[in-house]
Amino acid sequence: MTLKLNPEAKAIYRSIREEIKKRLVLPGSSSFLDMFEPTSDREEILRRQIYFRENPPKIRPELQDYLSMVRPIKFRRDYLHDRVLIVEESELEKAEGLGLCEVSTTLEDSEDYPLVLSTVGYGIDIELTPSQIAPELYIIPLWENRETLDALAKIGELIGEDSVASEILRELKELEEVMKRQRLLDSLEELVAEKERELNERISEKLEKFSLTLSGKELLDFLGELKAGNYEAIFRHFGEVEGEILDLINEAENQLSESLGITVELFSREELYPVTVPPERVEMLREELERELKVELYLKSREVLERIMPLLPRLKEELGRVHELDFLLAVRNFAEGFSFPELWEGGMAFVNGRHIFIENPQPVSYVVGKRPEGFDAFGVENVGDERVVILTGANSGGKTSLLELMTQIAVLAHMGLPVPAERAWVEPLDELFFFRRKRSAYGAGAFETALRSFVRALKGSGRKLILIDEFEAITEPGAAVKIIGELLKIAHEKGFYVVIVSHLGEDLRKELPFARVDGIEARGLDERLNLIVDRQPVFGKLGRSTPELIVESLARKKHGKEREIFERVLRAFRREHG
Ligand SMILES: Nc1ncnc2c1ncn2[C@@H]1O[C@H](COP(=O)(O)OP(=O)(O)OP(=O)(O)O)[C@@H](O)[C@H]1O
Repeated sequence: MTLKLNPEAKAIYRSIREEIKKRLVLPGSSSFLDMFEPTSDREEILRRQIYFRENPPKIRPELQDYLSMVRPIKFRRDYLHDRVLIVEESELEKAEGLGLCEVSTTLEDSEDYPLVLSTVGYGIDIELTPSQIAPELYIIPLWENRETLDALAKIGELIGEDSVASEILRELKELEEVMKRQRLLDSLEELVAEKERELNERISEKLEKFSLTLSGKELLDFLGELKAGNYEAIFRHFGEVEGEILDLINEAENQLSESLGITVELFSREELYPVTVPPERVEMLREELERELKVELYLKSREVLERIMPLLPRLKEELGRVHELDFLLAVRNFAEGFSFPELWEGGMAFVNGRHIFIENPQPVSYVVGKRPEGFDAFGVENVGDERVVILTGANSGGKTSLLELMTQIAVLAHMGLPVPAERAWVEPLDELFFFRRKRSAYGAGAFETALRSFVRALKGSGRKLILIDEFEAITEPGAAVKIIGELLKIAHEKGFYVVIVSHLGEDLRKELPFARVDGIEARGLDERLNLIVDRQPVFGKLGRSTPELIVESLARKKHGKEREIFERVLRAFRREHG
């Protein structure tokens, strides 16, 4: 039983959804909004009210920062080209069906693969499950989304519900070592080039020192040895330097070996200065390292996954729950200061309602239908239980805005959400109509269209609230009184609730004794001589339109001859009021 909305009421519903939506921080969360479409079902509204009463207050605003860090974690089935799975003939079909990697019944060609898995005792022993064949498909997405897991853990802390994410993160720590080496592998060329540069620098320093020492007394000794033909001593001398250089090379290689976790022999020993690394050796090193890391990552992933696997269903739940939290937080932000309407029978009323899209609005109280006990506003003594109300008054007084506010409150109430008012009473409706004034539309076409939709709203039965903004603007005043008068009688007979904005209050009042006529009036002029409007309609009182105040404003703004004329007109008003 969804509440029926006409197109303009629907537009307001949409703008409310947009307001909530723009407060969401995660893309997937807006689907929650679909669960709260306006409904006519009293019980359903009450259930939603309970949900919105209980949940949003639990949610702390700090959550937002963590919510925005959450990304979906997607586990994708993928075909891995780095492994071959060797199985028995009987398992072949099942294994191939998994579609995770190459499957074979023989060892043939298996040396082409860094990873050889098997159910029949070759290579690494496994069972025929995705988590054993390709544990990386689970582990890598988790590893890459550690930030999301971190955020989930923090969110868990904030809402007082332990998150499995902390446990998963703890387990993932086991992978740190192999991942670190993986990163080194990715930057192997730079790493080697850097070592090479560093090494050559140190060797050149050494050679420089050597040449310096040689330039002193040693040089004379050296020449002496040369003269005496004592070559052995000379070679010893050079040999010492050579040994020192080799030490430096070994040292550099050991450092690389240590950080890569693999024995490294890179630098050529033929040419000692500058030392160079043959590119094919880097390639070989890369291949070897790749193979080793593949195996290691596989084994570690499998081991860690065994412990993480049982936690994944809860992780999924928590990721879904994050969207609900996001939604609840958005609702909480949106509905700050709102209150839950009472569901009752007799129309709609609210105290100090605040238009959602007007900044700093003047709060307005209003009622159509039965006046609830507790409805407290200036002039209530003039309010009966009128179901048909004619709203009159000053230009730009806020009449349209009041109809919009009523639509907003009605829509929110039927969504089960709190409404922007201090107190509110809303009867669950079957249909809500809002007809805007058609400003630019003149002529028979516009009149016909407007008349048709008004009549469509009046046909049938049920609980209806019909809000109409200035219908007469598109036809002559005389005809308008007849048409509106008759249509409002029908509405009254059918028990519909109607608020209609009209400048024909005086005439309509005579036609429709059952209707209430309210007025929005100007209070006076401000210091800049602009009209001050009191947005609060006065109940049961026709709103004077504002020509007098406009004349006064002009009389005070103008000078000279013009001013004299305005003052004279103003005096005419004053005489009339006498
Ligand atoms: N409660 C309010 N508090 C503050 N500003 C308001 C309020 N209601 C309306 N306004 C502002 O007053 C201006 C006129 O409002 P609105 O268009 O609703 O008046 P109106 O009576 O329908 O005018 P018109 O006679 O031209 O149809 C708008 O700019 C609106 O934002």
